[in-house]
Amino acid sequence: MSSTAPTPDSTADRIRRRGLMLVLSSPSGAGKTTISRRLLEQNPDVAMSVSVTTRQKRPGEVHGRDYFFIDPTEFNLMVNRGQLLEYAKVFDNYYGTPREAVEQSLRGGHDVLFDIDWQGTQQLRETARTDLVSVFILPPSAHELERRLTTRAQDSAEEIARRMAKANDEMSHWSEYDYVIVNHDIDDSVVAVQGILDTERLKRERQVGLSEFVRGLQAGF
Ligand SMILES: Nc1ncnc2c1ncn2[C@@H]1O[C@H](COP(=O)(O)OP(=O)(O)OP(=O)(O)O)[C@@H](O)[C@H]1O
Ligand SMILES: Nc1nc2c(ncn2[C@@H]2O[C@H](COP(=O)(O)O)[C@@H](O)[C@H]2O)c(=O)[nH]1
Repeated sequence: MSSTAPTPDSTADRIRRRGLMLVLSSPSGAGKTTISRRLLEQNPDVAMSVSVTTRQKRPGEVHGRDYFFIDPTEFNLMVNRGQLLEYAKVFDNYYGTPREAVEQSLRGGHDVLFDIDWQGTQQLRETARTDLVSVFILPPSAHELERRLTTRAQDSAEEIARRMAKANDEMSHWSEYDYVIVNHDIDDSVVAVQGILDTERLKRERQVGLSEFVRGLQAGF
């Protein structure tokens, strides 16, 4: 075989596919960010939706990588201009998904990963149901959730107490999601989410190039 011949999984051979929106939600501290980072490492073709937020930057967070940190005036402007695909108030701060980056990735056939709460997921479900794949991450126990929030060491004791108090409220939305994972072991959870992504990519309605491919295939018989 010559070195320029397309291999079975080369871009030229791949069936054209519509990008999907993979949403991870959980109570704060259950592991969404950790799972997301691992998924992005394993799937360089997946785009992470970087939200805008009015909350203060945590130590180690980077503007443009973890969030776009903006002030409430700027946030309101984005809402009024229709620049957010969804937005919500979470723990007294505002968070939202910039529309343009997501739409551009989907148009390019890329999947987009979201780390957003149940309110945002409900809004995406209303506007983009067929593109949406939603996963709820549960902690193994309340004690373990508190331990994870504490060992993350990025929030004050008061903030951790506030997040623990809101955990039940967030978790009450678990049954609205397509998939639910209990995050005992991080490796197992990443394998589970990867499995969901791989399976959802194969859904017939997402493989928009299938008819064309099958026509070509049949022509060869
Ligand atoms: N399966 C796991 N076992 C042990 N520790 C874990 C596991 N998953 C995540 N962690 C740890 O728990 C802490 C919280 O995880 P992470 O920041 O990913 O949560 P999160 O759901 O994104 O929280 P938030 O909603 O506040 O952003 C981190 O220190 C992370 O390393
Ligand atoms: N509806 C949205 N929720 C979002 C968005 N970005 C993040 N979040 C959620 O907020 C909480 C708190 O996040 P933290 O970084 O302050 O710990 C968490 O549940 C996130 O999933 C968004 O754009 N929209």
